[in-house]
Amino acid sequence: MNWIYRDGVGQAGRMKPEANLTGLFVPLVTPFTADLHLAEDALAALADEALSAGAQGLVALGTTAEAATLTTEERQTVVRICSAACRAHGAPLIVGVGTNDTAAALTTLRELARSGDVTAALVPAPPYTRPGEAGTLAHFTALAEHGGLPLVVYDIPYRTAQPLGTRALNTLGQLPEVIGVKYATGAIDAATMELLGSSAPGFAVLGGDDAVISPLLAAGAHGAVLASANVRTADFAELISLWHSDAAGPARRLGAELARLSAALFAEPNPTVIKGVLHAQGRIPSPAVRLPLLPASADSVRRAADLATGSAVPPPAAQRSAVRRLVGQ
Ligand SMILES: O=C(O)C1=N[C@H](C(=O)O)C[C@H](O)C1
Repeated sequence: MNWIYRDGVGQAGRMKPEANLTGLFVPLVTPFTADLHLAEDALAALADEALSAGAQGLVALGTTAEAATLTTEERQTVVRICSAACRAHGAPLIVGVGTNDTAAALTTLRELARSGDVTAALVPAPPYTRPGEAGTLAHFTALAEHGGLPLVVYDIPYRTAQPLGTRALNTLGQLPEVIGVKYATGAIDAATMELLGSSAPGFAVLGGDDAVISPLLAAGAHGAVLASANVRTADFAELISLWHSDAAGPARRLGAELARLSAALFAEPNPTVIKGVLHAQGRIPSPAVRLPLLPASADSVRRAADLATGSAVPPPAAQRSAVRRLVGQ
């Protein structure tokens, strides 16, 4: 990765990594066999399929990967498989590092940095502890200064119980090692617009709330990390490129269709429905998840699977009626 000096902002003498955090990043599920062992071949296939279908990069060990219930050895295996796929495609790899223990997070970051294969770590505000904004800023500052890896801050207060205001996010964005935020506050509101209008150069805003990704891209987000993109990867990549090329009409139509898919995929705790759909499509050996997650109901999987096969961009109504006339319906 190249490192560049930043103009005017940031600490003197420290540099900001030039990582291209635009486009779609797919946080892969971790496929299991029916008896809950890691299905390594299926994971390798998913990684290759996502990158071949137009994803810019991968996220390993996200929430969607059930990282919390993987052993240390399994986590290393997942990172190794995802690294190999990213290396083969020349794509960036982001790895989730989620803990409320700053020292433990530092150890993990340094190990990942040593591998040389990881572009950045995706780090949530420390979950559960609720250290307040000042403690959270101190946590990220320690990780940025001593972890040895570029960081993407994961702002997801409904999981961590630790909100971050726009000023705190922008303060983090000034740190040379912080290259972006995965923004998943559950809303697009005045704070979102302030962030999109004020973030530092070299600091990417990546949407992480699947059902509202289309309006967030319309408002200027650089890209997205979307569990839903385990399914219909190419269409989510297309949605981002439509908004980035100002093709608002087709982007709105595709966005509305994919929002229905995301709502169906999140009808039960993530990633249970996604795994059900991938299994129904024959892409993973079982829909199995580890406790405390329970497999999704057959109804939820069926509803989402129906939407998962939808066509990419539905034609506008006028074109649809012209087509119907042509085929005599
Ligand atoms: O694992 C991820 O990365 C994501 N997880 C979110 C969640 O489960 O809350 C959803 C988002 O699409 C990406």
